[in-house]
Parts: sequence; structure tokens; C-alpha cells
Amino acid sequence: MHLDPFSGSGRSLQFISMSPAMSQREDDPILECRFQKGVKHLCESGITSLPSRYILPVSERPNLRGGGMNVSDLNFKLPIIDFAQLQGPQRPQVLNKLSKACEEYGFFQVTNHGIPGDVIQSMIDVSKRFFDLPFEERSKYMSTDMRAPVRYGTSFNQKKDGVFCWRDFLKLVCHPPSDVLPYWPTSPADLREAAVTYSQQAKFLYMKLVEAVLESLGLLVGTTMHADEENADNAALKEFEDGSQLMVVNCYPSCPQPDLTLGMPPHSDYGFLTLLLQDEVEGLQIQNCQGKWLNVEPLPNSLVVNVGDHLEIFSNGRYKSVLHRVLVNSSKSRISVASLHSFPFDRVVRPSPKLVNEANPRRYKDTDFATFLAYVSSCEPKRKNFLESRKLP
Ligand SMILES: O=C(O)CCC(=O)C(=O)O
Ligand SMILES: [Fe+2]
Repeated sequence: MHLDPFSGSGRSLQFISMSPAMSQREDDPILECRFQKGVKHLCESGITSLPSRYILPVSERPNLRGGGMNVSDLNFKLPIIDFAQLQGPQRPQVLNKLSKACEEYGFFQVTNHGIPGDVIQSMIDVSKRFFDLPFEERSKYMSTDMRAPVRYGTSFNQKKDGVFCWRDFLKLVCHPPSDVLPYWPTSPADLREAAVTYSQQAKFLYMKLVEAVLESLGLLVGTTMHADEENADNAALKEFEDGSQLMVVNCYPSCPQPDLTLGMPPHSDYGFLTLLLQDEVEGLQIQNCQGKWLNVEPLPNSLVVNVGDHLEIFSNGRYKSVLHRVLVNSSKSRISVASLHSFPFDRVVRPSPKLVNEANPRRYKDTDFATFLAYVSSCEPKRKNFLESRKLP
């Protein structure tokens, strides 16, 4: 799994015991070297069938017919939160809806979010153009250093994954901007500007959503005449303002045999909230409480938002960080940009004391980034098992 604070790495991977995956690790160093260069590079070499390195064991493949856990429900629609309404007189009703969405699905879509269309379009465009650059240009940013401010790579953890995922990525640490920006790619020439503009807009929206989430959990007083209550609210929000932000640009090229592989395996996100921007190609699925995979149809001009492990812990289990995965397809490539937000790295994450009482005892141990790193180096992470390891008996 990737050891990133959040991204494909910080997120729990599924690799099932016995590692049928591992047995498929390529022994041919030339082929292996090709796979390490990523799926975009592999496609450019003109493959027509899926190399075994990407073929999942039958039970983990998408779209199995005949019932069972992998059948998707085509009629499913994710709850929609109208951000403009959230900021207006309808706020209490919208907060109710938000709270239900976080409890039931761990996911919702945000419309009327206020991020200008051209900012979004530029972010998607420049992402596509980045992945269209020659491999030599993209590969300048390949790094195994989990703390690098910019990292280009493939799969989840390309050093460890037994079966590779059909995904290449560019990870951009966004905070603090003055420290990280000088390391971001210089090509395409407009990448830095487009990405920094989008990341700032995403952060602004994230802060508004954090306010809403805290209010929905009864942790913010909201409108108040009392200066001390207002100060307490501001102090609570300040921590979030100083928090971490990582943008992961995901590229899923069209795939010759999409039924045999995944763009991303089932995982939950490590942070507090993820804001996901996707192009018009579908692929994202979330797992409901019956284990059924549900398609998230891209809704034009909207963003998908999901609860991460830290919010599940912080809310003492009331809001759920839900497993999700990405399917690929044979005709279209897909781009998504996940903006992953959480507390500062050195912060201990624990259930909010106000959500713990006799009737609702503490459900999670304290955790921090160091605990997370120790955990992933001591065992093989899969699905949501890091979060499981933080649960109190
Ligand atoms: O590409 C997507 O739709 C989902 C990406 C994702 O889950 C992630 O980056 O954590
Ligand atoms: Fe994710």
C-alpha cells in the first residue's frame, strides 16, 4: 500500500491473504521494468491484452454476474447537497441531509459549490495534458519518498503491489504552498497556476464543508451573540485551516480487458474529507452496507465528497469512511483529481470528547501518522484494516 498520508497509499488496500497476487509478480526484469513505468507507458507500447501483472484473482474482479457482492445497482443515486442552499435559510434541512448521507453512505455529491467552471476545466485539461507528455518528462517526478512534495507513479504501491492497478498518478502536496510549489512540475507550463488555483478553491470549499460537518455533529455553536462561543468555534476551525492537503491526479487509460482488473482496489481514504473531481467518464463505485457495489454517476458541475478514516474516528463512528473502488473501461480513459484533506500531520486523531459519553463510549484509540506508518510496515494492509486496528474492543 502507499504510505502517503492520504492517497492511494494512505488508503487501505485489499490484498487478500495467501497473496495470489504475489505469485503473479513478474520474474522477467525487462517486463517488470516496463510495468514500473506505468499503464500509460504500457498502452503507448501498443498492448492488446492485459498482462498477467494486472489480472486480479476471480473473486476480486468487477462485474461478476449471477449475484454476489460484485453486482452493481444501476439505479443508485448518491445524495446531493446543494452548497448554495447550505449557505442560506435552508441550512438546517441541508445539514440534516448531509448528516444522513455521512451516516448511510459516507459519500455525497455537492452541487452549486461555487468553484468557477473555468477553474475546474483548467484543472482537468492540464491534468490530461500532463499525462500526454512524453514518459521522460513525466518520469522526472517518479519518487519512492513518501514525503516528497511531488510524486509520479503507478498502481498503489508499485514497490509492493502483487497485482498492479490500472492507474498512473501525480501527487501534489499543497500545504504549505510556499514550501511545496517550487517542486511542482514545470510542464505543462500552466500546470502550477491551474493546480494552485484549483487547490485553493478546493480548500475554501473544504473549510465550509468542515463547518457544516462540525455543526451537523453538534460541535459548533454556529450563529451566536457570545464572543467566547464564537472564539471556541474559531479555534476549532483553525486546526482544520492549518491541516494537510494532498492532490492526487489519477489517470486511468482505456484498458484492453477491463473485466479483469481495477483502476483502484477497494479502499477507504485516510484523511478527514476527500473532494473528488472527475471528468465525464464513470468508474467510481462505493460499497453499501450489504456489500453491494454502487456506481457513482458523474453529475456535471458537481464534486463527490467522502468521509475519510479521520472523520470516522473524530465522529466516534457516527460518520463512516466507506470502501470505494474504480472500474476502468475499454474505450475511454478517465481523469480524476482527489483533494485529500486532514489535520496537521503531527496532530493526534481521536474521537471528539464532546461525542463521547456513557451512552456512547469511545470507540477508537488515539492515532497519528507515525502509528499509521508503523502499522503498514508491520503487516499487509487491506481494505479498511488500519481503521479496524484503531477500534476499541
Ligand atoms: O478516481 C476516482 O473516482 C476515485 C479516486 C480515489 O478513490 C482516490 O483517489 O482516493
Ligand atoms: Fe479514494
